[in-house]
Amino acid sequence: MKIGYLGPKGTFSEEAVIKYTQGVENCEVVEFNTIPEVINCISNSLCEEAVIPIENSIEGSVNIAVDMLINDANGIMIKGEVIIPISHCLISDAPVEFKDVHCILSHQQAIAQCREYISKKFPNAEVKATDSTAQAVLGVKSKPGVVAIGPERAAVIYGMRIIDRNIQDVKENYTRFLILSQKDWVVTGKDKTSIVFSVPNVPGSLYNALGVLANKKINMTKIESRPSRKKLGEYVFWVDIEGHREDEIVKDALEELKGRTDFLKVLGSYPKFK
Ligand SMILES: O=C(O)C(=O)Cc1ccccc1
Repeated sequence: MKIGYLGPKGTFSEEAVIKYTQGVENCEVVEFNTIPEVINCISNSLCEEAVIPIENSIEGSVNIAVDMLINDANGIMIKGEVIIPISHCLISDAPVEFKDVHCILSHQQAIAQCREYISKKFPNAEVKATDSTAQAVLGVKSKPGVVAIGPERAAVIYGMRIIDRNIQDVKENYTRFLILSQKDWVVTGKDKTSIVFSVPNVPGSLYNALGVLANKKINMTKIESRPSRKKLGEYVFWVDIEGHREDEIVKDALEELKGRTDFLKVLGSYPKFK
């Protein structure tokens, strides 16, 4: 089985893939350069599964991933989730003093998770976004004064130096990754279901929709709104609930929700990460 992820080797996404595939045989991992390419590897059948970062405890959602799953990813379902701790290092090719650092490279999520550190230690450095943290680590090769923010593992793989460790603004830092496929997962009894929907622009419509869950005592573990991209001030809601879409109570709730929403898409049911 082929599993797509955001490469090159050494990204946090690769760490998530390693955690996900522990004990699973016959997996071949396939690197892609950007998150959209990783998501598209399912629709164009390059891979059977894909692992993408979806939300971080400091920075919140990875908007590109959320928006593609809401708007573009027809035929893609969520079949699992993995959560990993994230510790960022400051990485360079050769020894460097902080005062000589003039450019910082990293993935936009990593930059955001280290925003206070960057502005305190390097108020004048240029900050450049790369497609992944490992790409940033590759980018410091033979570049005096250029540093990357990324995983220790990437520094080790590419033979770079670690200048500082654990530099994220909140030390306890976690990212949740989703496992995508053409099908979601079977009932396990400890499941979650992700849905997205929009409601009519009338008083109480969101309250009405969420009331279905409240009435059936279905616990909600996440709610997020994203722009509908059709009109300013119009939103689509992403809601995670406990239970599997094939559980009787969830099935009934989804049926009822159809009547109280303009648009409803079930992204998949999958076992909760332990
Ligand atoms: O670039 C990476 O290493 C990724 O996998 C994306 C990312 C970046 C920062 C925190 C978590 C995931």
